[in-house]
Amino acid sequence: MRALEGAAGPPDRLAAMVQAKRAARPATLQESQAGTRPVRPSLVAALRRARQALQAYRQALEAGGTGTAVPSPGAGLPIVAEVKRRSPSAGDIAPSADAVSRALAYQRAGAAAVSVLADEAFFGGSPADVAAVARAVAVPVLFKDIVVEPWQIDLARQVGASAVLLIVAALEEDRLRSLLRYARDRGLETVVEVHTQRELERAMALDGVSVVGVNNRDLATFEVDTRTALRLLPQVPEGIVRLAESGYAAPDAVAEAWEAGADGVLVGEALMRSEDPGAFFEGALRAWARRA
Ligand SMILES: O=C(O)c1ccccc1NCC(=O)[C@H](O)[C@H](O)COP(=O)(O)O
Repeated sequence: MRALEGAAGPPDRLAAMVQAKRAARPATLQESQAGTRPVRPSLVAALRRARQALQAYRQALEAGGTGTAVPSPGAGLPIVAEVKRRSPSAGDIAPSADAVSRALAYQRAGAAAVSVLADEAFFGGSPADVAAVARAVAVPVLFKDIVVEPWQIDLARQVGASAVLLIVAALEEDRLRSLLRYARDRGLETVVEVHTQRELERAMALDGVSVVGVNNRDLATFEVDTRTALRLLPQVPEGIVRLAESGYAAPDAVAEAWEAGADGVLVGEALMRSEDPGAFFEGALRAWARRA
């Protein structure tokens, strides 16, 4: 496992973050922030619906539509839009952004789901951000953190998230398996994130994986290459939701990932830097229409 090997060479950025997470004391929420969402909408179902609608839109175009008018596919776009104020790779992105107004703007623009950073130290987010967003939006919310301990999953549940991220590179085999089971037993969906062929094989050897995220960002070095998702996503078996993550700076690249079979594309920095997420989404849909 790359993050924990500590081999000689350039510093492994993820390993340092994993160590910090393991050392962190369990976070607790104020009473008023917990138990905020009676029904958790399913991330899996939302992405499947959005992907089917996108496909139906393509078929309508191929059956004679002109592609000049771009109607909404009607079930949200297969985009998971992320609230992220800063990141270890980019530094400050939108440090004073209000999480709820961003998430509402994403929902209005047609995102099928939103992802919210729960980590304060590296990303400027918080569990309270996730709770506030989950109270405000109707779409599924992904609790975005480097999850290494069960208490983080309890926290994700408390704040009303639908799903948590499990990064294969950050977790030894037994811990990955047990966290996956822990989340499932508590009614939370998981996004199992991989970056390499070997990590994909590790993910596929697990029981109960419903969403695989292919991260284009190498979390050890922070290098980004969107060809990673194009290469790995087609290897994810049918029946598992395929999410392409990171580095989608332009709408065309989102359409390219959809074309490669992505059921969803996770976009953070580009949307946080944009005044108008709707324009980005519409651009992705237009690019998709041009590929018909
Ligand atoms: O974004 C980082 O610098 C980062 C560093 C270390 C661990 C995780 C990191 N990012 C988490 C993500 O998965 C991205 O926030 C997400 O995929 C969106 O990426 P982007 O559209 O490139 O902001």
